Amino acid sequence: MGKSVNPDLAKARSQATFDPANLTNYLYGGPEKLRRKRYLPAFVFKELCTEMSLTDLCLIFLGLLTHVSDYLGLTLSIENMAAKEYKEEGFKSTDDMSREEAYEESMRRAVYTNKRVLQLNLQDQEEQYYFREIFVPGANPFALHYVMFKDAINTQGTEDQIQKWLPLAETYAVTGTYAQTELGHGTFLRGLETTAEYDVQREEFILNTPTITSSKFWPGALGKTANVAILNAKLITKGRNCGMQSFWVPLRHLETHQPLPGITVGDIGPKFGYHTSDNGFLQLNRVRIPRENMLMRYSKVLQDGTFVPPENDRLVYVPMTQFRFVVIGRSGWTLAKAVTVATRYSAVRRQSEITPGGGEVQILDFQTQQHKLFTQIASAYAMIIAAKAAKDLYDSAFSKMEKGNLEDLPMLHALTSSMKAFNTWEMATGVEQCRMACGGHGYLLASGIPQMYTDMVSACTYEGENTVMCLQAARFLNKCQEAANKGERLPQLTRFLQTSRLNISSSLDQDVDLNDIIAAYEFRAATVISEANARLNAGLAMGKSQSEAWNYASQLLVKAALAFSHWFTVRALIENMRGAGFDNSTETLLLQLAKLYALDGMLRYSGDFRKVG
Ligand SMILES: CCCCCCCC/C=C\C/C=C/C(=O)SCCNC(=O)CCNC(=O)[C@H](O)C(C)(C)COP(=O)(O)OP(=O)(O)OC[C@H]1O[C@@H](n2cnc3c(N)ncnc32)[C@H](O)[C@@H]1OP(=O)(O)O
Ligand SMILES: Cc1cc2nc3c(=O)[nH]c(=O)nc-3n(C[C@H](O)[C@H](O)[C@H](O)COP(=O)(O)OP(=O)(O)OC[C@H]3O[C@@H](n4cnc5c(N)ncnc54)[C@H](O)[C@@H]3O)c2cc1C
Repeated sequence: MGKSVNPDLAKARSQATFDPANLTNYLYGGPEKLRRKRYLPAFVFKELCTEMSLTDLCLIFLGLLTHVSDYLGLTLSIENMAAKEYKEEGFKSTDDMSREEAYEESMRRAVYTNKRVLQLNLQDQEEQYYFREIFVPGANPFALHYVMFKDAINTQGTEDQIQKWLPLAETYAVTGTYAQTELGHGTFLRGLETTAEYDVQREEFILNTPTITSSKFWPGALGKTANVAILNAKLITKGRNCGMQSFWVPLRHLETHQPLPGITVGDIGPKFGYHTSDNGFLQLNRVRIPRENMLMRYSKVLQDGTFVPPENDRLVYVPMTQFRFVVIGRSGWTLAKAVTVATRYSAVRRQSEITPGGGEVQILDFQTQQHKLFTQIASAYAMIIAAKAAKDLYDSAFSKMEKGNLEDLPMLHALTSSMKAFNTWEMATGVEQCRMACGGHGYLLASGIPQMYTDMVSACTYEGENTVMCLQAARFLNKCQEAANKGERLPQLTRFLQTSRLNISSSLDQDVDLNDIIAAYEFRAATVISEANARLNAGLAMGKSQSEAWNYASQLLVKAALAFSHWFTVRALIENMRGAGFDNSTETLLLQLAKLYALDGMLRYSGDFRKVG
């Protein structure tokens, strides 16, 4: 029996001027991917929530075979076992649980999904993510294991190390974390104090956190879940500091889960959000690991202690760059979830009258409510589509890097740094706007929006604090501006610094031309980047050192990085909407949405746009 839909919501949906399926397919990468995304949770929920005879299961299994047999390697006996095991315990909301209970409930669900992903033989990363998100809606205790731990092995390990360690991670023979941040340092990696001193006699590294500030602090899963860490430490060999390197460090006994000798580890305590993630601390008291435990894809330590440096000492940072891409994409989807909740609520919530005596209206009829929500719908589309565009750039650059061509690494770092800052800040303000648009009910945990905010706003801090990330991107942009000042050739992504002109044909009383919108954002970015460069040079002209002049110009440098990201986002949105092959009614609507996004941005940053004319 179909669920009854609220008549106001049904009416609103019936007024759509486009076919939502076109958009859904586009957003999820096509009808087959969408079908898979929908089929998996539906299948598992059906299996879990109704008493099923073996006949039912066979019918579903046969049904699956016609749809998704290309990846489901179901074995009924295992399915039955998983169903029984989970059904008896069932789902419990963590909203009013203690932190301990909430962590245990999330762990129970995460272990269940880990098992099911293996049983269903789900290989596709996105499908794994969709599947997990259904069952572990909050912070997943295995998040670091799924993302940074495995990515670090894949990108920093030698082929032998990958062969040895990745299967352990894939089958959960070990559960991992990525331990880099210390109590005293998160941003300034050259300030990390944890040492890995090479003992040439025993061909081992001695790991040590010599001070309280060198204690690893914040890594997810460190508090209870992980039994191995990819740990970043200062390598010291032959008396020389060779900079930050990554090491495979066992933390807890694989059977008893007790900390190993020399290891002090625990949870850092309650946080603003992310309650079901056990972020922890770790102290190492001269813990020994074999030489083979250093991840040696790019840099090596030979048996005699000789350090072989990497071709580029930034390659050790690749796992962070990779994860920044994950954050860029997920920010858009988080805002999409929040604005979906708020928009549906606004269709069914009747409050106040527009015409006295005319009866209470759907709050979606208020122009102020439309402005709050439609701008966030547009922003969610913009961030999701810009993330896809950035990922295309990333994939092409990364495949070159894998062949040893590192020329795109600076551009990649700048793009991921600036877009991670831009998207997470936009997501944070957008989710909060959606919460407030729902009035008191938005403040209920049951609305789902508060947890989206408290969990995800941490993305403005982790994986590179946003201001710091903007300044990183500004290093690249400033270099490009200096090259432009000298008439030198620029990377493709920043050639607009040399070509951007303000020749807008639109006037305010006509429907604005989309090419003019892109040109306006391009010109604004070029102007802000040029102004930041001018302020830096003014600082130098005042006799400041390079670093003092950098600090003197840093507020404008942050603005330059954000203006660059805003331009990249608007351009990606308009170009992808025009080129996506939608039918006329859908394309018309999406271009209208793109204009709304761009014009709203011009209003929010009207100072920049007025200044550049
Ligand atoms: C939303 C998705 C949710 C999914 C589930 C999530 C669950 C998990 C939740 C949280 C996980 C969180 C994990 C973490 O937070 S891991 C720790 C992250 N920490 C950081 O990001 C540290 C940030 N700091 C730095 O990266 C560096 O210290 C620095 C870049 C700020 C400074 O580097 P440094 O070498 O000290 O100095 P410079 O600025 O002088 O840089 C030198 C040189 O190197 C270039 N460079 C720096 N970083 C990179 C890089 N990553 N890739 C490439 N190149 C890099 C830099 O550009 C300089 O080059 P130059 O300009 O040519 O001189
Ligand atoms: C929920 C969560 C999960 C995390 N998970 C992990 C994990 O799994 N593994 C891990 O290793 N780490 C993790 N972290 C740590 C995270 O990476 C750090 O918090 C982050 O890198 C910021 O560093 P910090 O905390 O030292 O902040 P700081 O760098 O001390 O930032 C404080 C202020 O100083 C400013 N500042 C710092 N440097 C500069 C500069 N050069 N120029 C201008 N301003 C500057 C910043 O802009 C900010 O306003 C996590 C953090 C959180 C919140």
